[in-house]
Amino acid sequence: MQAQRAALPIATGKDALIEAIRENDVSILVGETGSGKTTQVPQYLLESGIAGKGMIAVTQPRKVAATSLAARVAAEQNVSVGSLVGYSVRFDEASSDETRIKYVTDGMLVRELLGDPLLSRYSVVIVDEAHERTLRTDLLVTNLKKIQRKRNAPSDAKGKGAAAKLNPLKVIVMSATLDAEKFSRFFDGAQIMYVKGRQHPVKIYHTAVGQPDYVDAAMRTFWQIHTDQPPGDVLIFLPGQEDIEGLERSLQLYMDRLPKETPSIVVCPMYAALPPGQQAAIFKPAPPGFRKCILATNIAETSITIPGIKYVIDTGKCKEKRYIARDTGTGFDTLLTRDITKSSAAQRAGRAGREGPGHCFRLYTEEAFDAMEASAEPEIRRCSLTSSMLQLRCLNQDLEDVDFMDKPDREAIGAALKTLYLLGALDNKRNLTKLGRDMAAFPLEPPLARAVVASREFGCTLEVLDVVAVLSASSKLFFDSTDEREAAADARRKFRHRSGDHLTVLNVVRAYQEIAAAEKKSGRKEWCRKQFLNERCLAEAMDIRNQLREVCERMQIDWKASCGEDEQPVLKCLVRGLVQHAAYLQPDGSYKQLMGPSIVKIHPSSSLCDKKAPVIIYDELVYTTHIYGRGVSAVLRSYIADVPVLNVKGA
Ligand SMILES: Nc1ncnc2c1ncn2[C@@H]1O[C@H](COP(=O)(O)OP(=O)(O)OP(=O)(O)O)[C@@H](O)[C@H]1O
Repeated sequence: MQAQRAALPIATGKDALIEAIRENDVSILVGETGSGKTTQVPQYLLESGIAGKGMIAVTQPRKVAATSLAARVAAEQNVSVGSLVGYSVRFDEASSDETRIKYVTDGMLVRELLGDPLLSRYSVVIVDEAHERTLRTDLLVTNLKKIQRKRNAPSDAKGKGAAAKLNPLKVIVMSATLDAEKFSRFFDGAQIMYVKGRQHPVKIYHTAVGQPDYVDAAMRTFWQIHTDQPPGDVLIFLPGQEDIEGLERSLQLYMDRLPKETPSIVVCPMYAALPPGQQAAIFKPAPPGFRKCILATNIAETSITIPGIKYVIDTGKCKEKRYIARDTGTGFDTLLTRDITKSSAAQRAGRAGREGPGHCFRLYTEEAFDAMEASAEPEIRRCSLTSSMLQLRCLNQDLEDVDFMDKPDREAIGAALKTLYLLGALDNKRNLTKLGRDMAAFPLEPPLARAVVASREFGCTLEVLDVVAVLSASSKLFFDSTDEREAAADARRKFRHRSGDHLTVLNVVRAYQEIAAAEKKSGRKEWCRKQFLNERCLAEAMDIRNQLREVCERMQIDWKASCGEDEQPVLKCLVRGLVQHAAYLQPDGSYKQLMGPSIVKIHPSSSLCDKKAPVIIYDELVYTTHIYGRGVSAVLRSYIADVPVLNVKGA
């Protein structure tokens, strides 16, 4: 491993790099994918003593990158994860007092800012994969600039504040495909450094004509590789979960028809909603004689090294989160399939040349590549700003005044303000309320955080945490079994609560807990399988719930407070959070949004789908042939009227 480290392109310029970082407060580092930036730079800083006694944070846009990089760098340092090298991602952390290098998601570091606005535990923050321009990265970058003004000012200018006692903070911005000039301008002309060369070549092929059916084209390309090319695993980039599941089924079907002498394949899906344990499967080597075929979204596009990958098939498509603002001041996030950018294409190809020469098959023409945009529009210009706005208000900052690299949209700001006002997090002068501060303490989306905070008033924190934990898990609770639809529906009926989906979830959690108390792990699994429940979702939810209970304890909210058999208070709490997602029954059987112009139908997956409740709340809207509300409960009109901002007496 040490020889491998020394052979990385970045190792050649190590001394010059360390010197430049030592001399500059901000450094911008651009180097080919696989040149060694993410794994090596933090170790160089540690070994050279630049970090002093402080910690080195390395941010990643995605959880899987943060955890897998920590594992790799811990191995290179010959320590266990959580000691010298650790990580911190939402709902999971491995670090200790010994930790000096910490791989974190950008969102986690933003969260740390709330409790420690000067990031006093860190002496270096490395913003990695900065080209992705996630909302959290942008929030972080603007705050890092602010922190540096305080911590790095000459000592006579620092005054006597908290910053005076702290060492200067170093910031390093890194990526393979970065608009380096833009970052440099933002950081007042920061120095840009380039790492030359790549370790292994990747040969790129384009198709002669466009491939509208990219899933089919990916399958044909895969079989060609499998039958004609030497051993080596294959990584296929697809836009989303449905395409991944579709291709997985087709591959299995073909495999069954292959002649016996054809080597076998193992197919591993990889998308964000897959539980972490299952995601980790992609890093396991295939059994001897097998070829591994990973079907991934852009979650596997940056930072990670998947051992064994020699071939990449790139469909050229991705899903992008986009916020659709409405004139009414409300809006919603939606996922749209679109062409990738040149920057993504380079990152995807880069996954093939990590351990040796690789090949990247692009299922689009060279002209289509030339026509792609250089990089994606920053998230701050296209995503909901509610959660960020709340965090900024906690830091006494306002979205409109903050020095961002790109300014957010006025409409999106308006919608975020309106949501936070309706949740009671801001008052009508935009001041942060006590409620808002309490909400920000929970690592949850503001509507769910609002429900948890409300549970203090209604004495049902135990139950609300159970429901919120399942809603925050990364995978779905119920399996949609197409083969055994009837049996699945029968099983689900047992848990059904007449008020709808939220209390149905509560019934499931209660039943699962009884089983968990009586059975070993294998028994729980078997029980879940029989009930068509996703055990991974429940196990993850229990973990999340325990962490939320800890936050409650810190905030002196009694998480043991229970409403017992009368669960209506749980719905009252959910109404406080989902007030913007309320709709009233119309004479024609459809629902009209309380605070929006849309006509909404109840999603077919809901237990209320064939009922006619006068008032409903829902978790989210889904757009297919209609606008559907998913995760629906029937509530009383009075619960909505009691929401303080809607109730003049209570306002
Ligand atoms: N988990 C791992 N297993 C095996 N080799 C690894 C692993 N992680 C990193 N490597 C090796 O270290 C090299 C450098 O990885 P590193 O992530 O530091 O590169 P990078 O320059 O940050 O690339 P990128 O821009 O793609 O994130 C890889 O190309 C690979 O050879």
